[in-house]
Amino acid sequence: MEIKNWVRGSCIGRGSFGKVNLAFDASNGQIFAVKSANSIATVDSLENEIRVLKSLNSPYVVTYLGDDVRFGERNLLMEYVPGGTVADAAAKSPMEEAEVRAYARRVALALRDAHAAGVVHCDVKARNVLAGANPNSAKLADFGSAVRVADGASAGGLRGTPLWMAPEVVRGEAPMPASDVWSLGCTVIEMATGGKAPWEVSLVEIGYGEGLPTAAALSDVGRDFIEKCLRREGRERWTCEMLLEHPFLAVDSMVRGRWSPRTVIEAVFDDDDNDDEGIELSSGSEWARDRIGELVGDGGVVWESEGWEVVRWVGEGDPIGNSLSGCCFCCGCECCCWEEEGMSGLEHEQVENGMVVRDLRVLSISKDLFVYHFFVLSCWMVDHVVASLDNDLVVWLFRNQFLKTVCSGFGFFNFLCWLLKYIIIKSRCETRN
Ligand SMILES: Nc1ncnc2c1ncn2[C@@H]1O[C@H](COP(=O)(O)OP(=O)(O)OP(=O)(O)O)[C@@H](O)[C@H]1O
Repeated sequence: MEIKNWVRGSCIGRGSFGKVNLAFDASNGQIFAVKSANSIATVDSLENEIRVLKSLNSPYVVTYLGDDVRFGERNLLMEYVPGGTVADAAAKSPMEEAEVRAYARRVALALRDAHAAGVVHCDVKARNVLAGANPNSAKLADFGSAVRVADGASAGGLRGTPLWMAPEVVRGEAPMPASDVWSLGCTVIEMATGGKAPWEVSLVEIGYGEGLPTAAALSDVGRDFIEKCLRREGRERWTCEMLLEHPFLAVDSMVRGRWSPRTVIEAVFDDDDNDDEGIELSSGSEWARDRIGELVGDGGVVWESEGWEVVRWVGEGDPIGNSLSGCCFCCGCECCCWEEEGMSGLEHEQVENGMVVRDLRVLSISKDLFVYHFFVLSCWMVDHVVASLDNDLVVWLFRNQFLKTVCSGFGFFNFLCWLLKYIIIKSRCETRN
């Protein structure tokens, strides 16, 4: 749906073209990002980005939401991707190779879709990859330098960021899909080495000599992947389709725990990452179930009802004394002793083939589910409060960092949420007993 009446919020990024702000749709409260340019020099690139993003439809590319001209500024409205740039994440703390692979896979998927639509991105680098709301998601952004393959030689000239440029681009030839593949190789090295471009080859060496970026920090399979990307002749490089089959990208990676929601908004945006068909991340509740299965015995989880799980224990001795000791399973930790407070019980017991089979009832309120409902409720409240205010007041609130204030209050609400959860667990425990 077209966004007509929107309110600009705080600045979330700046680039060579201008600025990116957070914004929200005054009619329904939807949050998005707006990229604005106001000079002749920068508007061209934004116009190009608008044209290209409009034509792309990929879950791995930042989504186009609209464009307009307001107060002398050309604006591109697009999906807000809340996790910051992957370059910043890599610079903050070293990335494990699994994480590098997860992000590289997202970029390869985005490029596959862009190339299939006849678009070459021309500026692939970790600074243009935005991390999504959960650890296994990312979107390719900044299509300001992109060209259409159909434009052929007329699209020549230096485009993109020098150290990430493919040899043919350095020589001023027309960029091709393979040029993005070269930059993808550079981006993988960049991520693996802390958000830097550590290669010391000059552009002249890359364009006209034998110079190649190197990848010391990667495993053998990672180096093999880089070799497939960084071939001097574009036609010898692997395509994105082929790279997606390479073991570096094709093997499932588990990336867990790096990201945690910092704001109500980020938590809400977590929802839109379910489109991922690549690397699977277990949901919190599945993980809790797996843990119960692992800890209690080899029978696994039998069924779940009203926050209680029945798990099957097969073997000898006392399963409560042995395996269940000390964990409530609802938080994934092993430090609390709920069981002493009567949180687990024997549901059913029988002897099969000389082995004792016991179905145990244990509490399993999913933390994620609970926090999720809290987020939904909070957002619903914020939406309704904002919607009930008149427009001038809303503008004033946003200028005064209203969202930041709401979000800093979040820590306190989160605490209340946990308190509530504790009370619920306690009361269930009493009911059970
Ligand atoms: N959709 C978005 N959601 C969240 N943040 C965004 C979004 N788009 C851009 N940003 C932020 O704004 C910054 C600048 O955006 P972008 O890279 O598109 O600008 P640019 O001027 O084209 O960049 P460069 O100078 O590298 O060419 C990004 O690094 C990112 O932090």
